[in-house]
Amino acid sequence: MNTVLSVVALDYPPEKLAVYLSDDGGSPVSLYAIKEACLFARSWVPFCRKYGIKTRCPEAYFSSFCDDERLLLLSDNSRAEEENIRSMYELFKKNVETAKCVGIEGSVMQDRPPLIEVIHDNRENGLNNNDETKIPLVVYMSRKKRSNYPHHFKAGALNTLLRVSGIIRNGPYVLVLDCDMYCNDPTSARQAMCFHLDPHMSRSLAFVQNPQIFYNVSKNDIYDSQSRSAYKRMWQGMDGLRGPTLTGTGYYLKGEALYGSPNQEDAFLHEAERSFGLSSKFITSLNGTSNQDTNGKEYHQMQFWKSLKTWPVAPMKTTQNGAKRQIGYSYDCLLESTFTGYLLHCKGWKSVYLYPKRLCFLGCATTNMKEAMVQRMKWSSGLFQFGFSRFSPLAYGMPKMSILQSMCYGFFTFSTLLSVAFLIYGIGPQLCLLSSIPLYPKVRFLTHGSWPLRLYMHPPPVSIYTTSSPLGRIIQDVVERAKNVGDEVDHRITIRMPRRVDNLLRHCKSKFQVDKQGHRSRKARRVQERQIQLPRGRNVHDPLVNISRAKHGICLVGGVIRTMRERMFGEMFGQVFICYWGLLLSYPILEGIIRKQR
Ligand SMILES: O=c1ccn([C@@H]2O[C@H](COP(=O)(O)OP(=O)(O)O[C@H]3O[C@H](CO)[C@@H](O)[C@H](O)[C@H]3O)[C@@H](O)[C@H]2O)c(=O)[nH]1
Ligand SMILES: [Mn+2]
Repeated sequence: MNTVLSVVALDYPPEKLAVYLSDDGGSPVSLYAIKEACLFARSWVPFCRKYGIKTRCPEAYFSSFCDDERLLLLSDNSRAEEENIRSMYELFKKNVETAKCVGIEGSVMQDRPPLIEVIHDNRENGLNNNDETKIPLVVYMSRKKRSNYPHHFKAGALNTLLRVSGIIRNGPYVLVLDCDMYCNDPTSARQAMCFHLDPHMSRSLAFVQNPQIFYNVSKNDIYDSQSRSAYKRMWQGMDGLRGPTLTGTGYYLKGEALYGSPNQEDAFLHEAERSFGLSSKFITSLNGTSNQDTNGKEYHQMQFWKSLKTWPVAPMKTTQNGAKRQIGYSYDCLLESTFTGYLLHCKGWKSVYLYPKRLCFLGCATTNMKEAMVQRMKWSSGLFQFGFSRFSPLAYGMPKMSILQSMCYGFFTFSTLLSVAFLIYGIGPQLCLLSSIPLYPKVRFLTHGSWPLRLYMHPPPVSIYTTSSPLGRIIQDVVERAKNVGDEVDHRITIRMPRRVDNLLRHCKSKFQVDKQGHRSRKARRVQERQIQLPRGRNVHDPLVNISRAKHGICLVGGVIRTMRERMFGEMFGQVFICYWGLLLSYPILEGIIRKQR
C-alpha cells in the first residue's frame, strides 16, 4: 500500500490524476488495505503538501533513512502533528496486519469473478474542495481468473488496466509502477510531462523511462541488483538512438502509443469498432470523450465488465488491408515490458531516459540468492526466447530501426549465449595450467581477456592521486569501468552459468515466476545483504558451484607447483592469475555454501 500512498501524494492536480490498483491475487485483504490506505491518505497527503515533504512513501519517511529530511522540514511546532500522523500510520499498518483476525478472508481463490471498486472519488463532493486536502481518484481492480484459462501474467493485468482506466477517466498518460516500488519524488509526473508536452518530441514520444534503482542495496551489492551496466551505461547509450527500452516499471507511457503509430492524426480511430472490438464505452474513451463521473455502484455490476469486453486473448486491431495486428502489451514474450518497448521502437516511437539526481522511483531488491537467480533466470530466458522468435532484432527489427539500435536489442537478447564462451573461459585456462600448456603470450598484459584489468589494486597513495587530480579521476573512471567488466565476467561465471544449466534442467521451458512481493524491511535486508544467502535444502546450483570452486583450487595448487618445477613463470602468469582471482572473487559464494552446510 506504500506504493499506492506514494503516488496518491504526487504533486499533480488531483482532479487530473487517477490511481488504479490491479490486484492480480484478488485478495480481500488487499481490498480492505486500500480502503484503509485511502482513509490514511486523507491525512497523509495534506500533511505532505503542507510541509513540502519529498519522501511521500510513509514507510520510507518514518524510517531512519529519512531522519535528515524530517529534521530539516519540521520545526518543533509541527512535531506534534508529525507524531499524530505517525500514530495514524501505525494504526493503519496494525489494522491491515490484523485484518485476517477480524474475519477478512486472507486466502485467494483460483477461479474468481472480476471486481472493480471506486475507493475514493474525488468528484463526489463537487469540485470546490480545498486543493490542499484533495486526493485523486482511487480505484481497486481485480480481473476475472479461471484456472484453466491463460491470464498472461503482468501483460494481461496491464491490458485490463488500460481498458478499465480508459473507460473511467481516460487519462492520456499512464504511469506503471510495480508493487515493490514507490515514488520517491512527488514532482516525477511533472518532470515526465516536460518531455511528453515538448512540441519538438511529443508527437513521436511513447514513454519516459526512469531507472529501476533499489533502496535496499548494500555497499557490496553482491547480487548485482543495481544492474549498473544497464542503467548507468546501456540505457544512456540507447538514449542517443531512439531511446532506452521499457523496463517494466517507473515509466510514463502515452496510452495512444499502444494503439497507433507516431505522427498519426487519430487515423487509428477510423472504423474503431472493427479495430478494437465491440466495447462502445472503450471506443468512446479512445475518441477522448469519455470522462465519466465515477459512480462507485456502477462498477460492482457485471454489466460494466460486459461492456468492457475484457480481452481474453491478445488484444487485436484490424489494419486497413484486413490483417490483424496486436495492440496493447504483447503476450508473445514473458518479458512483456522489454518486448512491448521493442515493438514500439519498431513502429517508430521514441523514448527518453530520465535519470534525475533525486531518483523518482525506488524499489525493493531481491533478498537472497535464490530470488536473485529466479529473477535473472526469468529475464535471461525471456530475452533468449525473444531473440530466437520471429520478432528477433536481427530479422524483424533490423529493417525497422537503425542498425545500431537493432544491435543494442541484439545484444540484450543474445548475451545469454556468452555463457558458452564464459564456460570455456572458466574451464580452459585452469585445466591448461594444470597440464602446463601456456595459453597466453608471455606476460603481455593488455592483450587477452579481462584478467589484466583486474590487476588494478588500490593502495592509499594511488587512491590519493586518483581522487585529487583530474587525470587521476579519468584513470579512476577507466579503472572503475574495467573493474565492472571484471565483475561482470565473474558474475557470468559464478551466477549466470549455473543458472543457465538450471534453466535447461528445468524442463527446457520458460516459466514466469513471481517474486515475493511488497516492500521488505530495510534493516533486515541490510544485514542479510552483507553475506550471500543461499536457499535452504539441496539446490541444483550447489554441486556446480562446488565443482567450479574445487576445480579452481586444484588447478591453482597443482598448476603453481608444476609451473615452479618447470620454471615457466612468464608463460603461465596469466593462467595463475585467472585461477587466483577466480577463487578470491568467489569467496562470498564459498562462504555462503559453508555457512549453509553448517
Ligand atoms: O501474474 C502477474 C505477475 C506479476 N504481476 C505484477 O507485475 C509486477 C512485476 O512482477 P515481479 O514478480 O516483481 O517481477 P520482477 O522480476 O521483479 O520484475 C521485473 O521484471 C518484469 C518482467 O518480467 C518487469 O515487468 C518488472 O517491471 C521488473 O521489475 C508486480 O507488480 C506484480 O504484482 C501481475 O500483476 N500479475
Ligand atoms: Mn519485482
